[in-house]
Amino acid sequence: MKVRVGLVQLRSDRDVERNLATCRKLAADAASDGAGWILFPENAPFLGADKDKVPIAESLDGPLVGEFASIAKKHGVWVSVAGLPEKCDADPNKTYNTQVLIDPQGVTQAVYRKIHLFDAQVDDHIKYKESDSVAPGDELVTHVMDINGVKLKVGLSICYDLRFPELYRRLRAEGVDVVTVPSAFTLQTGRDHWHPLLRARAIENQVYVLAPDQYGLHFGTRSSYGHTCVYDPWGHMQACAPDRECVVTADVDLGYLASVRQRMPVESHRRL
Ligand SMILES: O=C(O)CNC(=O)[C@H](CS)NC(=O)CCC(=O)C(=O)O
Repeated sequence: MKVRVGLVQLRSDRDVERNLATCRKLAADAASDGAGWILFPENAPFLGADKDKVPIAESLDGPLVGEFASIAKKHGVWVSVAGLPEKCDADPNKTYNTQVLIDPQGVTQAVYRKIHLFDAQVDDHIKYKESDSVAPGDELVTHVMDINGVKLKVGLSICYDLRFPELYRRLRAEGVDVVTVPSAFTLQTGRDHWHPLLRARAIENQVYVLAPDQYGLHFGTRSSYGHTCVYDPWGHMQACAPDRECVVTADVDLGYLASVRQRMPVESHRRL
């Protein structure tokens, strides 16, 4: 009852063709390492100023999702990718920050729109205001994946969502085994917050946490923290990427997950 996952770490920029070429190359590496599910970080196909995403926004049957669907089909794997600039019909000046989960036939099986938007001043000079150009989603999304015969229930989240434990509580209450946190976590916040937040979500909910991240300097002043990693349901860090574009693999072990929950059934001990 094990599933191998491959998490891709990228240093994406505004050059969509270059980013996609790197995605294709690292997906091939992940597939040859035996991954049945390849997870790309937030903003894999395009990382620029949020407002620059508005003109390239697409609907979910557009060419960008098509590129990731062809990666899924080529290797016969599940693929997830986030930060896709999805057209927002209600407001032409905004996009959704969307994660799609694509099956090995290239069919989109789940769509999650980032709920919590990153409006924050991360140091004296650098300020983000995602809500200027992104519309928030409002739906919790889970999906039962069948990965080579193993059924895995996943809950989707993106980046800044990680700071809102109530989201993961609700996903856990819906019975998820695994949560995804594809990110472009800033260097300034990441060095103090990334690991403790991921690890806490894993421990308190007894789930696998899969967190593919961007790393390094993208342009101007924007740097991402990297440390793409996997935490198991005990809170042990199973894998963590060095500072380069690469793939890390890990095994999601449903037998181990069940034993952690059986020995300490925190979900059934909740009183509030
Ligand atoms: O900018 C884009 O193109 C897409 N959006 C992102 O990369 C988002 C919003 S700027 N980044 C985060 O949520 C970082 C959160 C973070 O770093 C923290 O919570 O500390």
